[in-house]
Amino acid sequence: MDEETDILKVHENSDLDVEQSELILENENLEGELNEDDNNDEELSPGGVLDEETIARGLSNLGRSAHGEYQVYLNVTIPGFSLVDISLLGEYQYLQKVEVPYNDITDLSPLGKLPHLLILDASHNQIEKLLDFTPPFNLQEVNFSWNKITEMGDLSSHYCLHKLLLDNNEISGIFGLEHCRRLKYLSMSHNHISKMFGLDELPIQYLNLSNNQIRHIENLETLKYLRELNLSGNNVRSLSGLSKNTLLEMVDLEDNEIIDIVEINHIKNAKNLRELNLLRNPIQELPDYRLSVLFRLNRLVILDRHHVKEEEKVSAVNMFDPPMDVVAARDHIMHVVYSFLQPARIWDSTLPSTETPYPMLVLVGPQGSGKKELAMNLVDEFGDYFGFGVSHTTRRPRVDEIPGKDYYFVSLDKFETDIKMGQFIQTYQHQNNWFGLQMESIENVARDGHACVVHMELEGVMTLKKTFFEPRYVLVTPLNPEIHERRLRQKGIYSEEHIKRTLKRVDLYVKQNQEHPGFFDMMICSDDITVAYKQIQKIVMDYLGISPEAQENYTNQMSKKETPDVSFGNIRARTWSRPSNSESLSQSRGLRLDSVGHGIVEEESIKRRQSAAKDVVNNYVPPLYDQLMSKYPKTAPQMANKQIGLGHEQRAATAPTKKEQGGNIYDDTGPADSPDSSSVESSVSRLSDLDSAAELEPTLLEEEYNMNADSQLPTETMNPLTLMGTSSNLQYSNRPASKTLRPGSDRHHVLPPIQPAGV
Ligand SMILES: Nc1ncnc2c1ncn2[C@@H]1O[C@H](COP(=O)(O)OP(=O)(O)OP(=O)(O)O)[C@@H](O)[C@H]1O
Repeated sequence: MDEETDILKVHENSDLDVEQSELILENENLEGELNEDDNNDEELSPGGVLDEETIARGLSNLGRSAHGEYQVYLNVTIPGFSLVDISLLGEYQYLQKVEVPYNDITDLSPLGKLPHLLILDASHNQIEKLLDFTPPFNLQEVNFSWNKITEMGDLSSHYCLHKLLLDNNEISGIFGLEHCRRLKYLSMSHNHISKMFGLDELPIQYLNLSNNQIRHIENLETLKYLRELNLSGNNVRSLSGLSKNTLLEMVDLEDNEIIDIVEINHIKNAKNLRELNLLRNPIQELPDYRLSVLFRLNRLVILDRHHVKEEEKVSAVNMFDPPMDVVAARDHIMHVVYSFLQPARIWDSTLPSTETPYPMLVLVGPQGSGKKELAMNLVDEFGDYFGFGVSHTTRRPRVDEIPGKDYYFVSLDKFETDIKMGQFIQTYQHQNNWFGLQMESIENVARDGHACVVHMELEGVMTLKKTFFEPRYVLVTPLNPEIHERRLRQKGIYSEEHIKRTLKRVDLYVKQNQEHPGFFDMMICSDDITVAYKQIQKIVMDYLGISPEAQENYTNQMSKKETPDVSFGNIRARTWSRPSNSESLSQSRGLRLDSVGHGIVEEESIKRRQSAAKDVVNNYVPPLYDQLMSKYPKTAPQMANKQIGLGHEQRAATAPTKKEQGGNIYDDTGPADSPDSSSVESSVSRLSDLDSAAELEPTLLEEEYNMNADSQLPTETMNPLTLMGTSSNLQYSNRPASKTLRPGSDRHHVLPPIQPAGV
């Protein structure tokens, strides 16, 4: 057939306009004829030899020839005609896209005559050799899926190839692609490939080798642009071969042999990874599998074909690396709930009422900051005002330590028992030892009418801030690392590792102080303990009104009064957070005080509390806007900007474990229950408020997320609410929190930040 008789009707450019209408007309006639033949398929291409009529039926996409000279059909689609011989196609030299799937073609050599061919679909045929025809000038996309190809051969002449599909063939190795420097898409699923090679340095972005016999992911390091990888249906056990493919966005490893969660770490560097499929791998059997994966790959959007919810990501972080405030929230709620299991009693330390919080001074800082020494000195010097709140610990007593004075040294068992007896207000695990402050320790001091001084680490403060206590927090930390290090070394009891970790923790304190202004009421640099003590001494004396200036002012005031204030000392100590002698303090501190000795800020605070109390009594729920905008009456708010809601799982993660402690029993002497107060039952006074527990209850109800419950560890596995005899649907869970909160109670929602990858 020559060009003039070609049904493509190749026209001279000059005659194009005139003849275009003719061409359309002719085509319409042709279409009409073809439609008539619709029911006579059997007559087309008899014997599998492609004929003109069949071609005519398959032509489409009228357009310019490659050189722009002719108006021609660019595509032909001839599927399912049982074609064997397609020689005739060679005469349609302007074709750019040839689709001949579902035939019986074995020989594609006629296509060598189509120099402009760009796209070829020869899937579902009987082809045994890949691209063994004279390479068209610019062939870009080839689909040879579902053929009988056993070997790939040399494809170096197809250097423009950018998409190659060879699925469902009989290929056992990847060969001949070295020079295909534009290959971006390679799919060779359902073949017999057992080794990954032959892909070095190729710009492949999509690689599908699913359903082969691959055991190791290898030789992919040089695929720098790899974004999607499908290796499902293989025998892969490790992801180590993917650690360098940092641009990966999707990895499908369904139905493989991946068993160990640490394998996930190999793809942690792929910051763009959005989708991962590990269905039908043994790893699915791991407890908390999904959260474990999400913890490691916190940018995933789809895991195992299911969209990842934000709550899951939060739960994952809370489970495996809970932020400090989450740990504190759990610690708090555990102690609250356990305390509710005990008979109610009136605490001396709560007697002054919410208007007059029990005076407490907390010295906060890292180990070796000297806070304990400062606390002890304060108690020695101001014994009329302060008592030392002795914490419990499971660590061994040191030679110079006196049980009951420095700490109550108890065994791990005793510590755990005390937790369950609801005796602690906070606990904290510090470098394998447990520390905790019991209510009774505070009571021992309160009973003598003294203010309580305690020292603790930041984590302890986090919990303490959730209780109803409103201490003053003084950050005591050395700022010179050399001095700090020297001090730690001088103790001669810490390992190198311990010293390093402790020094690093200073940053935590400094950061907390910088990022949460007001978290600490004051900061004291303790590079020089003597100077630090002088500072704290002055602060205390000013507060107590016993500094020389205050004394002088006080004497002046008293000389004008008829009756002196006889209870001067203790009253002030008890109102540590609210100085009682208005005049002396107003003068010493230059503040304007009201008639009962409250400063402006304190007066405002009291007003807010009173108003909140009235609201509660009246069952008034403030509008949402008011709730959001209202300020809680605090001097040192706790991370208010971050807290929104706790994650799902409730795990008594802060509770000590026998494993961690070795279970040694030391001196079990704890503070004896106070005979005068323990017997008094009352519903008035409580360790902390139930409402903060109620707010966190969703956490408690979703126990299924609990970390692989290690049954030997009672405080790890028990749900305090179950012990209370409440069903999972707590009676108070439906109460609106705003109605039940009493003024002064803490409302701390906790939503930890979602960690960037690399956690
Ligand atoms: N109840 C508590 N809650 C939180 N932290 C506490 C508590 N009691 C003590 N700590 C802190 O635990 C840390 C370890 O206590 P330990 O007595 O072993 O410290 P130390 O080596 O004597 O150091 P330092 O001289 O700073 O007290 C200290 O920083 C201490 O203040």
